[in-house]
Amino acid sequence: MVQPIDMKRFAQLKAAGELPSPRGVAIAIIRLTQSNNVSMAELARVIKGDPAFVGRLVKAANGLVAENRRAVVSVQEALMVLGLPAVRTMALGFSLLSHYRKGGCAGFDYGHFWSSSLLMAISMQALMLRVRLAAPDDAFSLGLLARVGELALATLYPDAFSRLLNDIGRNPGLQQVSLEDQAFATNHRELGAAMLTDWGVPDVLVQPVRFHECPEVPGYAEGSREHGLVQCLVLSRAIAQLCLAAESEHERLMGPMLRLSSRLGIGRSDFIALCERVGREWGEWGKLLQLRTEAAPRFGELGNRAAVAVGDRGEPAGSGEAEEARPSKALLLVPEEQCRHALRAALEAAGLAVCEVSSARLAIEMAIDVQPQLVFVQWQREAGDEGQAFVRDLHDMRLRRSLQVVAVLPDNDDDALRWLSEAGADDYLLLPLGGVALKARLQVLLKMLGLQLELEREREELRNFAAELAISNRRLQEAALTDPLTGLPNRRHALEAMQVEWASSIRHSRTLAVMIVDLDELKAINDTHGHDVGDIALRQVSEVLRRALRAQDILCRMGGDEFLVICPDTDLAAVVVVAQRLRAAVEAFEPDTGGPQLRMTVSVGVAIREPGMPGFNSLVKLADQGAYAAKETGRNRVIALQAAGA
Ligand SMILES: Nc1nc2c(ncn2[C@@H]2O[C@H](COP(=O)(O)OP(=O)(O)OP(=O)(O)O)[C@@H](O)[C@H]2O)c(=O)[nH]1
Repeated sequence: MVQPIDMKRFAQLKAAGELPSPRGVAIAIIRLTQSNNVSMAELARVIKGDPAFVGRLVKAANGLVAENRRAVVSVQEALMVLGLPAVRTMALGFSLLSHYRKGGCAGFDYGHFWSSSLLMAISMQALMLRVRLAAPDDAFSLGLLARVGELALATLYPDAFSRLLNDIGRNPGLQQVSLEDQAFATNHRELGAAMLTDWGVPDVLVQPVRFHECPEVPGYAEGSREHGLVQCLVLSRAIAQLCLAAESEHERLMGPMLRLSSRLGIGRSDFIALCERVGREWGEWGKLLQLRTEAAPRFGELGNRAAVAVGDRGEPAGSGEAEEARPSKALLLVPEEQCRHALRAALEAAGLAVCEVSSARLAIEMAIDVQPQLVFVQWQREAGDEGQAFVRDLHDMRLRRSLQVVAVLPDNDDDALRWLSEAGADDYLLLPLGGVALKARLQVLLKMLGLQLELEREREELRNFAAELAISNRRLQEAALTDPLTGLPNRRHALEAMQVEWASSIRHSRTLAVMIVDLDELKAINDTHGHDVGDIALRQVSEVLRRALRAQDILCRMGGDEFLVICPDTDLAAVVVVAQRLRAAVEAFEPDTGGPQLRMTVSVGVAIREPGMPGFNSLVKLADQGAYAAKETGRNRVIALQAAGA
C-alpha cells in the first residue's frame, strides 16, 4: 500500500520559511485562480502585470494547439485555452524558475536542473496530447515541478546538500534518497510531493511525481491511469536525459525510450515525431526563459539505428508497430528443440518472422522489443511458475490487446492443464507437434488473430478520431469566438465577457465602463482605395487601439468598423481619459498600406454602469448613442451622455 505523504515533517520545514515559494505577481495569480468567481478580465489584468509571464502563458497555450492553425496571441485567448487550474500551476512553476535559477548550493547545477525540468514539462505536455491520461496543460506544470524536491533541499541545506551531491559524484553507487533521509530526515521525492500537495495539486497527479524515480514501488496495476502517468514521467525524464547527454550517449539511451513508449501504446514513428516536436519546442522555450538549450538530438536517425540494433539481435526488424492486420511476428519460448523447430518451420511457411528466446526472464523484454502478435510458451514441469508469470505479465501489458498466447502442452497431463487455466493463455497446442495437423491448427489461429488485429486497428482509428474530434471542437469553439480579420474577440465573445463583467461589477459593487469605438469614413476608404486597403486599415487601427488600452481593458470587434471596449473598475472621468488617448493614438497613426496614405480617426461613445440599469444592453446602448452623437457633431471626438458623478 502507498504510504501517505508525511505532511508533518513538511510543516516543520515550511515553518522555517525557507522553502522555495512563488513570489510577486504569481502569488496574486494563484490567489485569484483559487476563487470561484474570478473574472477573466481581472485575471488577465493581474497577469499582464508580469510581461514575462504573459509570454510564457501564451507560449504554453500554443503548445496545445495544432501546429497548422492560427497561434494564440493574447492573454485572454491563452486563458481560454489553458483554463484556470493550469494557469495557477504555471504561475507557480514559472515564478520558481525566475527566482531560483541561481542559488547558494555549490554542488547543485541550477541551470541543468531547470533545463531538464523544462524538457520534462514539454515532453509531458506532448505525451498527454497522445495518451490523454491528464490535461496536457496540467502535465506541463507537473513535468516542470517533478523534481522540485531537489531544489528545495538545495535551498534549505545548501552546504550539506552540496556535500551530499559531491559524494554521489565521486561514488555513483550511493543511493541519493537514503543519504538524504539520513542527512535531512526527508528526501527530495517526499519533500517534492508534500510541496505540490501544499500548493493544491491534486493527489492523483502528485503521487505519480512521487514515484516516477522508483516506478515499481507503488504497485499500480498496468493499464491504470496512475501507472500510465508514472510511465509518462519516466519517459519524459528519459527524453530530458537524452537531450542533455553527450552525443555518444544518445544511441544507448534511445532503445529503452522506444520500449517504454511502445508500452504506452505509442508506435515508433509517432514517438519519434513527438520527440522531434519536443526538440523544436525546447529551443523556443529556452529562448523565452533564457535557459541553456542545445541542438535537439536527431531523433529520426536514432530511432532507425535502434530499430537496426533490435534486428541485429536476431529479431525481425520490421516497423516495430503492431498495427498490421495480418500477424507477422511470432516469439517462441519453447525449450524443447524438436518442438521448437517444428513450430518455427510451420510459422515461417505461413509467412511469419520468428524469434526465439531461451528464458522466461528475458522473454518479456524481448516481447516489448519485438511486439509479436503470437507467442508460444511451452509448459515445463521443472520450470516452476516462470512461464506462467511471463504469460501473466503479457496479460497485464497493453500490447497484450493484439497478442495471442498459445501454450504448448503434453497431451493428458493434469498438471499442464491446471497450469493452462491458471496462466490464462488464449489457446493451446498439444504435443507432439508436426505434420498436417499443426499446419491446420496454425491456419485457424492465424485467421482468428487476423480478425482480432483488424478489430483492434478499427478501435485505434476510432480512438484517434475521437481525440481529433475533441481538438477540432476546441478549435471550433475558439474560432467561433474570434474575429478572423483582427484576431480580436468577436461580438459573441464580447457579449459573454460583458455578461461576466456586468455580474462581477454588481457583486463586488465596482464601477464598470464601456466604450463604443467607431472608425470614421471607412466606406470612403473602401470606395476610393478598394476593400483590401480598408481591411489593412481596420487591422492596423485595431492594433493601435489594443496598444493604447490599459492591461485590464477588453477590446472586441463588434462587426463592421465598430469596436467595444469593456473597462472594469473604471469611472466616467477615467474612461473619458482612456477614450481620449485612444482617439489621439488613432489620429496620430499612419497606416502602412504599401500604397495610399490614409488619415484615420475614430468617434467614441463612453458610458458607465448606473444603479437601476436593467442590464448590460442598456449600458452598451448608452455608449452607442454617445458614438452616434460624436459622429453627428463632426467625428474624431469622445462623447459621454452621462453627467460626471453619475
Ligand atoms: N474593408 C472592410 N470594410 C468593412 C468591413 N466591415 C465593414 N466594412 C465597411 O465599413 C463601412 C461602414 O460604413 P458606415 O457605417 O457608413 O461608416 P463609415 O463609412 O465609417 O462612416 P461613419 O461611420 O459615418 O464615419 C461600409 O462601407 C462597410 O462595407 C471589413 O471587414 N473590411
